[in-house]
Amino acid sequence: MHLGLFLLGTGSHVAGWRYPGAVDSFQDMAALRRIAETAERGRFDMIFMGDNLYADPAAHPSYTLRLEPLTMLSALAASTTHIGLGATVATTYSDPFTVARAFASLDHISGGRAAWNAVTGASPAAAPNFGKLHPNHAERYAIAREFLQVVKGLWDCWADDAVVADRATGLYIDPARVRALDHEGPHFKVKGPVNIGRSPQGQPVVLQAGGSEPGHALAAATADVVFSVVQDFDEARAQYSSLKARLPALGRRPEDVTVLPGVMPVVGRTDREAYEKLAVLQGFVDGDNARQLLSDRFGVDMSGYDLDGPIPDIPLPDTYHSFASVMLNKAKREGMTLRDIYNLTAAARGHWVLCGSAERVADTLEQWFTNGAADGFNVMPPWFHEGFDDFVDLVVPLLQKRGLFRQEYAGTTLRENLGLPRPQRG
Ligand SMILES: Cc1cc2nc3c(=O)[nH]c(=O)nc-3n(C[C@H](O)[C@H](O)[C@H](O)COP(=O)(O)O)c2cc1C
Repeated sequence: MHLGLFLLGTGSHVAGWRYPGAVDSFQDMAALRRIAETAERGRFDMIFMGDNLYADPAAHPSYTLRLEPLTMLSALAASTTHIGLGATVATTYSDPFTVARAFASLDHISGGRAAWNAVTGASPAAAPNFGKLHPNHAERYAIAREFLQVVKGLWDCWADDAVVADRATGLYIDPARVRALDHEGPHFKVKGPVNIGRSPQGQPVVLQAGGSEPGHALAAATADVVFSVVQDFDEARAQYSSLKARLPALGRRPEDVTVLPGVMPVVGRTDREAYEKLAVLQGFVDGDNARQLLSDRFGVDMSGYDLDGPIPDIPLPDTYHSFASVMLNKAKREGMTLRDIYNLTAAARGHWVLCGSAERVADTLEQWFTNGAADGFNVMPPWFHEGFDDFVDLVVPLLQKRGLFRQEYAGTTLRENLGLPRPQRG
């Protein structure tokens, strides 16, 4: 089983920072270092830090104020030794040459632990910060596809042994082992090569989290790790097998892509203790912040809807397909009201909430893992530090005792720990 930590400094729960003693800033480097140490002590595969490119003071606090992920992870690279370091950079608002250099650098800095979450960037709020118009969903994915092709091409410009550094002959670089890219496509024209040699992992790990059809297609073609949004076992298993089934036609094996559904675990020593913790968190949720989250996830203004009425008919938005379709399907299946769905969204922003004793949480993760619904999980602690310490100190030892999770890191690079091959230079 593989475990990633989805890091939001104030916790994944919208009101996690209000929990007594919780970390209340996503800009507190001492707290972030402590979280990274805990994740490494728990033998997690990876820490993942998302990003957005605008500030909305009404949104989740860790979405509103956060450090630039690559800068932050470069600092964490120095205080950790084994854990993978994943960051989001949106393909709609960056350029491939810059992204190729940034992640190749992080891979060198960390000794082979870098991962790039290649998202399209769903929110139009980013566009004015770049003097651009927000492309529509299909166009965003067309850009993303070409962007990934260019970045991977740039990572392959240098052979592993291109730097000869022969003191006797004075030959530093063997020009035969470096090539330009000479890419010309509808969205990008990039000559290359980059001025950074092939990185320890050959190519940094590519993460993806799109939930739409073009998102799944892109992930199947290019991702090493997929973060999925799920609400129940059957749905998770269907998503998992549909993604894996796409791979052979693309020349890939099922084990070449690691699927990690997101889960917010609320862990206690007993079920009762866990539910008490969740009740404390939910007690902080008010209609306004929940409606705001729903409006963001559903891509329409939800402020006028009756909270105790049935879920209105909402078309799939141009922003996120993943969260909207998973939440709306669950609501329909279970006859939920808007109030039910907003309570769920406030808790984990649309992700699965798993509340119970450490035994119950470990049992459920084991059941999903052994029955074809997941290769592991993207763990989203509701708050730090206690909300994460509980998982690492109470759940991880159970998974280890059952032989489901590593006792020690097997390799030094993220690819080795994920069991993924080092890409051949194309
Ligand atoms: C675990 C997870 C993490 C994500 N992180 C980010 C992020 O950091 N920044 C972002 O803009 N989108 C993020 N997303 C959103 C998606 O990657 C994707 O862009 C969005 O869902 C819209 O694409 P879709 O319509 O294919 O779902 C994340 C999604 C998931 C499930």
